[in-house]
This record gives sequence, structure tokens and C-alpha cells, in this order.
Amino acid sequence: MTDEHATLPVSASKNTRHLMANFWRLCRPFWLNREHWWQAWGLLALILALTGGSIYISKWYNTWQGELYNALQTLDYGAFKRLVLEFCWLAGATILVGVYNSYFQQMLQIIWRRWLTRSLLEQWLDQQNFYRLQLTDHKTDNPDQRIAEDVDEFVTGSLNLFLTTLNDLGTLVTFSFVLWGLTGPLRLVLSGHDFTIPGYLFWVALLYAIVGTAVTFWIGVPLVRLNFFQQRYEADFRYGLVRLRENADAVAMYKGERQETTVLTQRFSHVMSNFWLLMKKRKSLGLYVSSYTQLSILFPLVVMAPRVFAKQITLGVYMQIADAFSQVQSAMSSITNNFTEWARWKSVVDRLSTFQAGLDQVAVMPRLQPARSGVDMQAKLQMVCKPNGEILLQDVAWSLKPGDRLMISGRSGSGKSTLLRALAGIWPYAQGQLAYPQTGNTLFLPQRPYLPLGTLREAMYYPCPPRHDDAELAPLLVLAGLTHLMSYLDLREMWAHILSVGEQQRVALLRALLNPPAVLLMDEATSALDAHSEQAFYQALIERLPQSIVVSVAHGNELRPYHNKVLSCTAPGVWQMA
Ligand SMILES: Nc1ncnc2c1ncn2[C@@H]1O[C@H](COP(=O)(O)OP(=O)(O)OP(=O)(O)O)[C@@H](O)[C@H]1O
Repeated sequence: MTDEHATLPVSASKNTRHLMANFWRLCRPFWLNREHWWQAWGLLALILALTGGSIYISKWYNTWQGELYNALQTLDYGAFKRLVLEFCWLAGATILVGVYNSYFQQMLQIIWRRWLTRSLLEQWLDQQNFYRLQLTDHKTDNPDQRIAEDVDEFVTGSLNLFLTTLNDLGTLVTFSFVLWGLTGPLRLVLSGHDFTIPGYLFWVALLYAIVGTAVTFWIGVPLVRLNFFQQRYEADFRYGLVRLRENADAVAMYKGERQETTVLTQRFSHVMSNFWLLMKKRKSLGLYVSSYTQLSILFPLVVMAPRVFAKQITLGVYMQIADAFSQVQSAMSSITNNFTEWARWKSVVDRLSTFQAGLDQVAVMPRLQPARSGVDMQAKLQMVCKPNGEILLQDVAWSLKPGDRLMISGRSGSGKSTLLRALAGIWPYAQGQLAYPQTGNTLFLPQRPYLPLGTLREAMYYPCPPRHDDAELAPLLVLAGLTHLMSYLDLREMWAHILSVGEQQRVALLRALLNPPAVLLMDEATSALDAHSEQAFYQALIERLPQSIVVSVAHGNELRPYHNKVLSCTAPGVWQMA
């Protein structure tokens, strides 16, 4: 294992003792939810009935097999013909039960997956948790992968393993009776004492399975941890590729291919080295499990053969015993047979549990929740800090009336953007009180404009739904200098890659003019515009949004005339209102 394994923050093995508690925490909200209670439990009941049916068919097959070999041994042609006909029923029932069992299982999987995906998405997106989670929780890597892939694996794995275990339990009970009844007692004479062991092959199968399971655990436990890291490294590598695609323009301009190749190769080398370890472990486990399974085929045949040669049992009974032993032994070795799946499932439960714990933690974190009252915007900030506790701002207060425009200025790194994040209520390291106007919304325009996937029109109205009113848009496009985009409004393109940064900023600025907010927070939102366009935009703000409260971060003095208040950082942590 590489050094990185030792230093990574999450240890899957630490969580082992909490596995069932974690599993139940992830399951409970779905299975106890009244909304789809009947659907979920009804489907589960149907699947369980079909699982019971398939155990019954196995028992039927066992009896059929015994009768067939007996008919062959006694050359009973009539019985043989009847058994061939019976097989058609047996095969038909096997096919129907198997196909519908899998069909209903998939139906339950997709219902459960849809619910869990929605639930995690809602929690992740609620109250900007996605932003605060990445700031505060360093255990949850790649939340996108947890929602997209781990949920699917969790649901599929949980259902498969639960139903396999139930099927094994049912098979174990059914065929234990068969084995017990067919093998009869074993007589042993030890030191002159007579011992009788009833259904002795059952005890042999039990002993065989216990030893098998213990050895499997010993060989296979490291697989859990290795699977956990494999999923993480795969997601890290994929994220690296997506990031390169998203920033193709910048990387190409820098000619940063060599650096990118190094980073991507390094990420892929983690995937590779962990996969080698996984491969080796899987090979050891595979060698052992295959030998164990092969031996269990031969074992009852050899043990029972003397009784056939002694004519104590018929060929049919001999074959029935061999089949029953294999069923009992296989059911008892459930963990051995499915160890790789169990290991993968445990790592998925660990990954989803850490994600859920992170979400729970971030949901109860204190936040500056703006109150809604009156028409003014009031801020009383006792403290705004960096994540390491370093104070950026202390005891600053203001009250802005409709139409007031506050400019925030200061050196780079003084905390202007962080102050805006605190005002937007998303920065977790802030204390104080905020009051926003009772009516109207708040719009935040960041320095790096965000254009969502979709049409240009959707991007212009974001985050509000678009209106298909070109007469409303046309004069604003003229004002923003975007008339050349008029005919592309409903085209779906990667607009963030096509438009220049200045154009993207102008698209973002249009949002304020299209849906005038009560409070507009701007973080150097015009930094990529030329001085003339910048001033034209501020002038338009004054004319078209006379009642909006504007708080904007700006560096230069050119924008001062468009504001009636200024908050500036004069020294680290020292702020003055003018
Ligand atoms: N997520 C974060 N984790 C750690 N430190 C952070 C984080 N966000 C901001 N900081 C730190 O907080 C300080 C203030 O950052 P901020 O972005 O608010 O500065 P700014 O005044 O807006 O700078 P600029 O004018 O360059 O945009 C910086 O030292 C920055 O490194």
C-alpha cells in the first residue's frame, strides 16, 4: 500500500462496528416513508414470495432428480417418460419465477434509487449545503460520485445481498431436512462405546462451512478498504478529466498539457496501484473459493459412494444426497460465496454514511440567516473569519434604504468577497445579524459569471425561469452590447466556452435588469468590461433600478460616483464606513 493510503482521512475499517447502524440510518427514511409504503413493501412481499417459490422449485428438482436416476437404474421406461414431461413444468416454473423475480427486484431498485437520489440531492442543494460542505467537511470527497454511483450500488447491493441471504436461509432449512432424512444415522464405536450421529452429513456440511467462512474472512477483509479507495481514486481521476475539459481554453493558452498530463497520470497511477492490490487480493480469494467449491462437489460423492456399492441406497437417493449436500453447504457458505460483493457493499455504505453525516452536520451549523422585515437592509456583523479562525472583519454595522448604493473596497485578500458571502448567508464562519427587505428577492453576481447548461435565454434569466418576450429583451441587449446574440437566444450550446468573459459578465448583469431585485450584491461583477461599458451599466442601474439596494465590491475609484456610501478596509481587519 502506498504512503497516501496511510494518510487519507477516512478509514473504512474504523466504521466496521457501526456498519449495521449506518445501513439502517440510510434505509430507514425510505422504508418507513408513508408516501410509497404500500408500493415498496408490496413489491418486497412479492419478491419474497417468488424467492420462496424458487426454493420450493429447487426442492421439487431434488426429488425429480432422485426419481429420474431410480427410473434409469431400474430401466423403468414409463416412469422416465412421465419424468421428462414433469421436467417441462419444472423448467417453465423455473423460468417464470426467475424472470419475474428479477423484474420486480429491478422495479424496487429503481423506486428506491429514485427516492434516495432525490433525498440526497435535496439535502445537498438545500440552503447552499453543497458550498458549505466542501468548505467544512474534508471527509466527503466527490459528492457527485456518491449521488450518481454509490446510491445505485447501495440500492442494488443491499437488495441483492438481502435476498441472497434470505434465499440461502430458506434453502438451508429446506435442504437440511432433506439431507437429515436421506443420510440416516452414522454408527461409531470408540473405545468400546457405541455412538450414533443422526443426519451426520448435515453436521459435516456445517463444519465445512464454518471453516470455509473463517478462512474467507482471514483472506478477504482487506478487500473492504481497497474497494473504498478504488471508488475514490476512480472518481478523482474522472474529476481531473472533467476539469481539464471545462478549462480547455485556459490550459491550451498556457500550453499546460505537460503539467496536466503529470497530474492526470499521477491520479491514474493511484487507480492502477490500488487496482493491483485489489487484483492480488481477489486472486487469493478466488483461488481459495474455487478450490473450496470444487471440493464440496466431490466430497459427498466420495463419502456416500461406499453405501451405493454396498447396495444400502439407490442411485437416485445417492444423487439426491449429493445435491442436498451441495445446497446446504452452499447456503451455509453464503458469506464465502459472496465475499467480494459484501466487501464492495460495505465500502459503499461507508461512503454514503460519511456523506450523510457531513450533510447532517452542515445542516445544523450556525448560519447568518437574514431576517425579513421592513424595506431596509441592515447588517450588524460582529465577526467574519477565515476557516482557520483568522479575523477578516469585526464590529461593522450599517443600514441601507431603498435606492442606497454601498461600495466595498480594500486591498486584495482583505476579505471583500468573503464579506459578500457572509451577506448572502452562505459563509459559515460569520457572526451577527442581517435583516433584508420584507419583499423582493436578493441577487448575487459573482466575479466569475456562472452560465447554466441550456439556452442563452435561460442563462439571461437565471436563476428565474425564462420569459419568451423578445420585445422585453431587445432594448436590454442593445444596452448591454449583446445585439449580435439576439438570433441565438434559444440555442443550446456550451455558452460558458463560447462567450468571452466580458460577454458572460454582461449576460449576468442583464439578470439584474430583467428581474429587478430588492438587494443586488455584486462582487467585481463588471471587472472584465471596458471603463465605458462599466459606467454605462452603473448608470442604467441608477435609472432602471432606483429602488434597489446595491452592495458592490470594486477596486478602482471610477465607480465611486455611482455609490452614496463606501465601506473600505484601511488595514487588515479594520473597516471604515463613509
Ligand atoms: N475557502 C477558503 N478557504 C481558506 N481561505 C479562504 C477561503 N476563501 C477565502 N479565503 C481567504 O480569505 C481571505 C479573503 O479572501 P477574499 O476572497 O474575501 O478576498 P478579497 O478581498 O475579495 O480579494 P480579491 O480582491 O483579490 O478578490 C484570503 O486570504 C483568502 O485566501
